[in-house]
Amino acid sequence: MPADCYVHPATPLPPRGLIERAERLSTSLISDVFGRWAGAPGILPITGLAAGQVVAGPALTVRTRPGDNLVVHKALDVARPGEVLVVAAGGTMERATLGGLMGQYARTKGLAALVVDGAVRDRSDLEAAAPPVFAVGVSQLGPYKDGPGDLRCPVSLAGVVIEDGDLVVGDECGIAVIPRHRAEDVIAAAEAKRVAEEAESRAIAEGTWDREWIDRSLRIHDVPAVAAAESRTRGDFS
Ligand SMILES: O=C([O-])CC(=O)C(=O)O
Ligand SMILES: [Mg+2]
Repeated sequence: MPADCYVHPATPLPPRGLIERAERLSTSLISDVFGRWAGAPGILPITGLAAGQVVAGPALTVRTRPGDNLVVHKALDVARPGEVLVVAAGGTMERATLGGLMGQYARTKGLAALVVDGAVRDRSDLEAAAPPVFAVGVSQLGPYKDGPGDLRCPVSLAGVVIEDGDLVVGDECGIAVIPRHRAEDVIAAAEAKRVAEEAESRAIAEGTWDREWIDRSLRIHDVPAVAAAESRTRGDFS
């Protein structure tokens, strides 16, 4: 008997200019201006990401039964160019959720990146022919193809809620997620932080980087040398 797959309505694609601005940022900058909270911890680049590359695109969300990828195949069929496939697979590492053939197909569909909160397989095939892949790890065990699962529904990856059409940004440090309606504001704030960090970098190079805020934030207690020696004898430090 066929399995259920609820397909929610697609959201309009964001303007290309917004994506290009996101691609000039980094996941660290985005999470910094988003309460240091925009990331999905533990989901890291596995294949296909060039050094320094940043990918971005609206999420095509998928919720699949862990260890099964029938609805992930369906998602590839309905994918629009520029989208980032985001698969909530329950964090399972027992079976890969996708592999080299699906990755190759994803590239022909123009997907910007593939994100899985679980495992992938066929590592060198993905490296050779797929968009950048972000996942928790690798497993050679293949997925079942029985369903069920849903498309373009809200999902949760590593505790982060992602809605279809939210902006997903991926780089060497993992992925950041910006709610669709806040994308413009968050990108503008991250751009401003990049300018501020560039100024800090120049100050480091010139030896003028402000360090005073550190002592303002700490109450320093100097430990006298004799007390330090006694506490070491007592074994307070190893
Ligand atoms: O069996 C699957 O669906 C996953 C896979 O290995 C591939 O895409 O090459
Ligand atoms: Mg395969």
